[in-house]
Amino acid sequence: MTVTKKAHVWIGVGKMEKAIEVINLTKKFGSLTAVNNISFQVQRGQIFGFLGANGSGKSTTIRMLCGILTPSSGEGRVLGFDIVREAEQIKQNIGYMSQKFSLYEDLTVEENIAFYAGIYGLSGTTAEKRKKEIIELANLRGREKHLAGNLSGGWKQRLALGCALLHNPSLLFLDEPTAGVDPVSRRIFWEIIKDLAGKGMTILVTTHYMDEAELCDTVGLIHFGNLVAFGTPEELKQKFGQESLEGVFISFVGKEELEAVQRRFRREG
Ligand SMILES: Nc1ncnc2c1ncn2[C@@H]1O[C@H](COP(=O)(O)OP(=O)(O)OP(=O)(O)O)[C@@H](O)[C@H]1O
Repeated sequence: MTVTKKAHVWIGVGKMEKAIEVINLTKKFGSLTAVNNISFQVQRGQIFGFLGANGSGKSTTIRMLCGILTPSSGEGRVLGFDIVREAEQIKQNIGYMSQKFSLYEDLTVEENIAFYAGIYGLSGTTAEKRKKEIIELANLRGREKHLAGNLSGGWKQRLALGCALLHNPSLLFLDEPTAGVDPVSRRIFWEIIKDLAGKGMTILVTTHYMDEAELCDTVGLIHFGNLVAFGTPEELKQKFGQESLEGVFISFVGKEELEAVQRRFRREG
């Protein structure tokens, strides 16, 4: 488990090995602690699977890492930039793809790409070159004139991924990118993800599919705001004595819930 609590010497983007580093990061909403004192690191070029039940604190953590939500306490660096003081630099260097895909259904594939190219400030030959590269990367050739709203789930998913990659980010956040997508499209999607990571892009992906978690280099399990497990899939299986990550996930989450019930009984008894 790589949990660091000491003070750190940060290195700038380009040279840095750690794409994400957070130390004792906490976010409170009133009396609710959504993220509780979590510390972890993700190395550059790695795929980090961020797992947890609904409401466990994944999105809150991601929003802090993207520089759009201020932590209550703790610190973090993304691509060498401070998540509070250098949020603008972070936003320029990351890509984000949400579960809802954020596409314009009444625009065509190429119009969606042109729209996002404009948002990222790309124009002229640069925009045109990136559009072609993205169409290739996302396997969208031949579908340029199709309305996004008429595409099937897998095509939409790859278009959304392509739009999130237009400005060539160093770090990509994927929030449940394969929810509701067929198995073949999921596989194609993961091949693209693996290829991007192989070229040095860091990927943080949330998923409820344990077969996808197995494909990650490192996995973190967040439960009621606490980072309760962190390591490679193999390390976690060994540590929790399970044959699969699904076993780790269920046994851990189940154990926590059981302990909470036991504590309540002890208090009431
Ligand atoms: N802006 C907010 N104000 C108050 N509470 C919030 C806010 N955002 C999130 N929460 C709460 O913080 C907790 C963690 O939520 P979060 O969205 O981070 O979980 P999650 O793991 O991403 O869940 P999901 O998988 O459903 O997206 C939840 O109890 C949620 O209700």
